[in-house]
Amino acid sequence: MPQLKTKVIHGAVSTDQVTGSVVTPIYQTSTFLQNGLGSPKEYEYTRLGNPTRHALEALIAELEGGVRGFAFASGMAGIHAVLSLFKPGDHLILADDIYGGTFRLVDEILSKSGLTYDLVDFSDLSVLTEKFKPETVAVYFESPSNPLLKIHDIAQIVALAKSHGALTVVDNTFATPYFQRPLELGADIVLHSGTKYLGGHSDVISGLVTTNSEKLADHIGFLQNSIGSVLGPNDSWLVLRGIKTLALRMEAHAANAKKLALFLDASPYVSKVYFPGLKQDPGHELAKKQMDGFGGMISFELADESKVKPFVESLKYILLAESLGGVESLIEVPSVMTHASVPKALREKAGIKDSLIRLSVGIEDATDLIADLSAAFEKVNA
Ligand SMILES: Cc1ncc(COP(=O)(O)O)c(C=O)c1O
Ligand SMILES: N[C@@H](CCSC[C@H](N)C(=O)O)C(=O)O
Repeated sequence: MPQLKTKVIHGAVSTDQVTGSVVTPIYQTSTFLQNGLGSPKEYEYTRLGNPTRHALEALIAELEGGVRGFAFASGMAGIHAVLSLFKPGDHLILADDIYGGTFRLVDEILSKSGLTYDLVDFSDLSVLTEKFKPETVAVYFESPSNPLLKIHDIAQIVALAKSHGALTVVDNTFATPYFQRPLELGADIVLHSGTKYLGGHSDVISGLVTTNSEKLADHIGFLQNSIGSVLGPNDSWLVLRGIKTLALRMEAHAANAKKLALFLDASPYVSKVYFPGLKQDPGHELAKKQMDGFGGMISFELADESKVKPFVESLKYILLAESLGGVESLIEVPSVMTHASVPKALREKAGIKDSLIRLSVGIEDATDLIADLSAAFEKVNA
């Protein structure tokens, strides 16, 4: 069985079956010539299937240990397709600090079609246990979570969900299959914003989904084609290219993040650091158990909330922008940016304070990143 470092390069269909091209070609076509009436070739119409997209879909399935993969026009499109598995009256249990856009999709759109939900802190499994109802069809969470980097016990949550006949859906965007494979821990569906570490270069929006159940795969495939929010061939190619360097990039992100987290932890201007790689982090031991690395994301709170705006506006290399997982370091303020779609009261209940800053650590030289943070702290506290 090849290692993940090999799979990202040679996994699934890495060479073109027709020409032998060592790089999967971009099949930029909407449709395919048929052999005769009622007799299509392997591919028929690009919404249904496209060889470039298929190479990416097969690759994500192989990396995560799924039976089939699906590529969508965005992470949200993938999440929408997965949650379309459920019907009016079904009940979901969502972790209380999921990405703001996921919360918005459930709260403002899917709830209109009769899906109900509870938001729960998944770190307390006794609270989670109480939320199951006969109508509960799935539990949904991220680990590490966005933006609090909470680590949830995937195997235990799966066991709980299974005992109530519910599916477990894990958003593995922050860890990537390089650091964590939830299907191996029993999860039913894994999804990604491929926009982030998988694409890796902040140049493409995409979503990826995989499952270890043939039955769920058939259903998700039906929904992918019927809803139609598929990833185009060009964007599929960009994500395929990004994944080839996933192993190298994740190692570099994680090594830099550890250095920056230690720097922030020692800073008098920072009151709290959220990073599972720190020994005192509540998720540290669990992360060591279920992950192969701590990832490249850090969140932290400033001691003086009034300094948040000038601080994030004073950085030179670390760019003020929404998103994460690209080679360049990005910083953002969840309450104003990525999680603004979550009502303030719910945000605060989940622990997402206005003073919280989220940092996606890039693969630049760590000394330059630390110097950048240091200079901004000195400037705003002068
Ligand atoms: C954890 C997580 N899941 C899903 C999404 C949605 O992905 P996309 O922006 O690709 O639609 C995001 C960010 O947008 C995210 O941070
Ligand atoms: N304003 C956007 C938010 C994009 S957030 C992108 C990404 N998930 C992240 O966490 O950085 C919106 O409201 O959709």
